[in-house]
Amino acid sequence: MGEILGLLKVVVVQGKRLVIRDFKSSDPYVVLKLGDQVAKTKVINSCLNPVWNEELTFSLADPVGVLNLEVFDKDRFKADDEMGHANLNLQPLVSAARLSHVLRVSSGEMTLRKVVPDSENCLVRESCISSVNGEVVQSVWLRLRGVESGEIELKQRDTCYIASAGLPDLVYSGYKPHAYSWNEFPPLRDILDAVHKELPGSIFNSLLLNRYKGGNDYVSWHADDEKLYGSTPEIASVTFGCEREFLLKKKPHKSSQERCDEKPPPLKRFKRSSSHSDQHSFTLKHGSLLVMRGNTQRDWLHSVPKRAKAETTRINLTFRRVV
Ligand SMILES: O=C(O)CCC(=O)C(=O)O
Ligand SMILES: [Fe+2]
Repeated sequence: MGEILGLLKVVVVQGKRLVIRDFKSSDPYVVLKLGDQVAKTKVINSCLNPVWNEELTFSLADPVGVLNLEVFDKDRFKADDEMGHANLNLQPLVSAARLSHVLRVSSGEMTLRKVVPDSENCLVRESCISSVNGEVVQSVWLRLRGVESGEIELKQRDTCYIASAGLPDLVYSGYKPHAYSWNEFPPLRDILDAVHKELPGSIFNSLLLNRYKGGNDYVSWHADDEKLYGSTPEIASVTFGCEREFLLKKKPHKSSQERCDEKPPPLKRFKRSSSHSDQHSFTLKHGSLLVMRGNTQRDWLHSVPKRAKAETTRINLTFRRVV
């Protein structure tokens, strides 16, 4: 693989008019392949217009190549049946992202490029590549080949990183987001001031914003233990909108410094809604502030799991200090 350009986050949104492969319907799932990276959605039973809304992540290397998509019907007792395939050339998206970087587009919405359907590609209709507040996004409908009917919609998900001037680049799961300035987002600067007031002595100089459009958007188990946050990172996490469950679990291998009788990490202002000895669950409500500090990132992992009941958008701001 060549130089890693970043992460490609593809949301497999939905399918329409998929073909029948069982008696009256199909149990479709999507497989995406980029080079030797493969990712799959879950199976949706008995549905020809399925909604997956599942995000699949790939690393993007130079040359970027083509994203291959295949739809299958899940069968229990025989091999899965093919329900069509399509591909998407990623080059327009990557060159539009480079263009937006050069133009320093950072706020508002701007169409960078249009890709039109032709005999080579699988586009159902024209697809716009836009910069939406600095994130380059593309939404496409792909016509499935090798079958009589069927279309699949793909999209990208947004994240946003804001940092004070002069800080080193953040590399987040191998991806280097563009750093906006606080001046571009006065309301976020106000929230930062409010957090500083709440936590005297703490100094945050960067912010990662995550938007969860619904219960299918999630953050898997991880620790924010990147070197740039120092040995005992302090993270203040503010939630707006839909409440979601936040889980903490002990890292599998205990660090030598850790004592056996160690208590769960100090989390300010939170009531635990459930706990086993090595896993704890907290409900993060609208307006809540959760603080992780001390050895939390060294010894614990955290996640925001999928939740079918979480129907509305949640915005999470994590203020951090790059040392
Ligand atoms: O959304 C949340 O509550 C947590 C997000 C998170 O863990 C992260 O951005 O590192
Ligand atoms: Fe995190």
